[in-house]
Amino acid sequence: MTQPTADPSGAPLRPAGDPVRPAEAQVVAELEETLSQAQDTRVFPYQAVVLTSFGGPEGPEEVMPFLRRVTGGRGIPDERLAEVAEHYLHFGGRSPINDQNRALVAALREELDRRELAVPVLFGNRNSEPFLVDTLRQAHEEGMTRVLAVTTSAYSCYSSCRQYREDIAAAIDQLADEGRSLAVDKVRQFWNHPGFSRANARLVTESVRALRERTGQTPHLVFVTHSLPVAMDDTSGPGDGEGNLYSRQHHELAAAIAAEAATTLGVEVEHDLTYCSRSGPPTQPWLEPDVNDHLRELHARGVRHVVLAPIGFVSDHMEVVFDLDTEAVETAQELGIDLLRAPTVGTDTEFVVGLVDLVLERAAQARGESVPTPTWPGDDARPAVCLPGCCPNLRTAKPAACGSD
Ligand SMILES: CC1=C(CCC(=O)O)c2cc3nc(cc4[nH]c(cc5[nH]c(cc1n2)c(C)c5CCC(=O)O)c(CCC(=O)O)c4C)C(CCC(=O)O)=C3C
Ligand SMILES: [Fe+2]
Repeated sequence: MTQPTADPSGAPLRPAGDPVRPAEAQVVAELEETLSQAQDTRVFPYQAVVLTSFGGPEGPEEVMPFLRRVTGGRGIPDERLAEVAEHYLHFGGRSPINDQNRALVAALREELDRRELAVPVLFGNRNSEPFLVDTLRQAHEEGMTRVLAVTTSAYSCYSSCRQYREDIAAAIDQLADEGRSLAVDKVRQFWNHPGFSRANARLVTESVRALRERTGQTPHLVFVTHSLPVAMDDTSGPGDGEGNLYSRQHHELAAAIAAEAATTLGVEVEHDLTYCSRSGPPTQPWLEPDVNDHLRELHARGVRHVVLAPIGFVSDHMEVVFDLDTEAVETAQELGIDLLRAPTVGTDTEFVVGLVDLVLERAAQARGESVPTPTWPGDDARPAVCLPGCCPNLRTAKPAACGSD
């Protein structure tokens, strides 16, 4: 907004020492303010993006308090807790999850900057510092009243969706008790947003290609996600009687990625969906097969080359580095299976670009605009405002944010 101070003839527009009159400066300032707001209308009505994640311990002394917080009142046997504590202590009591989320915050910042979107990116966890409630309190202190949560879980079920919404509601309610009023929306579950699903397809295809090039054999593709109590999978979805949305989403994405890898590489690729990280009492049925059992079964069928594709997870947190890279890798070694674990999306550019697209999509919806909701595979874009009763809490009904119930 610099003004010429002289015309080509050399005659001064203003007397020296009086470069901009105060009234003019005021107009310029207002124009600049309008311009910067014009940019931010793309994320209007949100004043911040809040990366909302599970959390994890960052030192041995944090392990048990973290585990108690996570399992509070949910009937996980002490034996299982002690076992999970061992997994964390095996890595010095530090989960990689917070570092990875901080890297994702930085990557989101970079992508927002690239698009000249000045909206701040905050970070809050459900089960460890920085706690979501503290992040939101700080946001409110800075004058914010409406923010958008981007969660680090992609699929539909109580653990990956409603439980996040319950914890967001609990944080909002606690702040309301402190006299602070703040609204939180969230982006839709993104299992089939192309930023997530296409990035996974590319990463898995590249892993199949790499193992083929190394061994001359086409590997068997074993997809893996977090197991759930069967009852939680049965009730996952909008409550229209269909259920099993969690496992159906995984089956659909696994099949689409396997087909894509086969087409790209011009070979037949066999695939299965398996589960890891089962907890809960042994009497309670959980989704199966367990990834380790399935590797044994594949070995018995003569399979010797496997790409393990962790499509259920967004980054290399404890489930990935322990349950897959430690346990499943050991199982494969014992069996003599050559196993390559495909990367998680992490801070992959296609994924990060997709998350920013989701932010803009949600903001446009909040403004009442009708916007495209890209999906791959299929066309079932999950609603960003969850439907009444979807993915229910089977223990205790609790208030949940970001839904119409
Ligand atoms: C679907 C799903 C995701 C993926 C979606 C998402 O990302 O949210 C996920 C992620 C995660 N789960 C995590 C940790 C834990 N999950 C537990 C327990 C449970 N998870 C469940 C489901 C899921 N979990 C369920 C049905 C239970 C049992 C019942 C209950 O207690 O609700 C327990 C208790 C001990 C145990 O039994 O394992 C722990 C410690 C961490 C942090 C990792 C780190 O520290 O790096 C992450 C990212
Ligand atoms: Fe979990």
